[in-house]
Amino acid sequence: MTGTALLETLRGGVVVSCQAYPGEPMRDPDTMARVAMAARDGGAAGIRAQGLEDIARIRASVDLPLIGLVKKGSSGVVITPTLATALDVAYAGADVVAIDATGRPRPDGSTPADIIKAVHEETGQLVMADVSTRDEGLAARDAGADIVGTTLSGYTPSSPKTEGPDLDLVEQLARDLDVPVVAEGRIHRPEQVTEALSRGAHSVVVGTAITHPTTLTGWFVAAARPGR
Ligand SMILES: CC(=O)N[C@H](C=O)[C@@H](O)[C@H](O)[C@H](O)COP(=O)(O)O
Repeated sequence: MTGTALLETLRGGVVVSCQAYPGEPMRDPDTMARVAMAARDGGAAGIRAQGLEDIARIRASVDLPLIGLVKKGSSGVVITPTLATALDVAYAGADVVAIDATGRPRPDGSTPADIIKAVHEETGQLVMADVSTRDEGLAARDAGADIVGTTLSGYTPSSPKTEGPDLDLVEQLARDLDVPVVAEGRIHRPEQVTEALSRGAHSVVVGTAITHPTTLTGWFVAAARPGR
């Protein structure tokens, strides 16, 4: 599929992020592949996945556009932090490589522009720039990003954490950029999907609210035992 065709497939759709965190019971590539298959059966337009093995298993099981990343560490640049990891994500089977494009220093000294160029030239795959502010989104676009996502809003020192998704950022980016803007982060209810699309999002990524049963259970338990 060409990059243009892939973006058309995602347009107006829900991408389901299938991720489990270190030490969790569902942290297993086969389990994540099954979660991705279930999301596909529910009508997902695409899948977002973390980890080279998860990406490879999902690639073999689900014929949908696949956004891949690797997470390293727990502070600073965590999402696909180096040029080498970005290429690994593409070679593992991702159609789109998601990278942190916040402009913070990376462990290998690379910049988002370096990574975007290398992914394009060496693999022909697309790059999704995960940003936290409008300025980062503009810089990512200038660096050649194919997609800009609001993924990191609320998770960097320069972006306060809004209670729900940062739909103001979605709207600003959609207005100011000429590349697809993906709404991602804290989208927990279907009406937030509708609102993100109406404010200009090209597509919407939903993770926790579909694929993280520990968090979901916690929401219901908290409702059953308020104040505890
Ligand atoms: C900030 C960060 O590291 N976000 C990660 C990006 O891949 C994932 O942990 C999120 O689950 C994903 O962005 C989807 O968001 P939500 O789970 O809120 O629907």
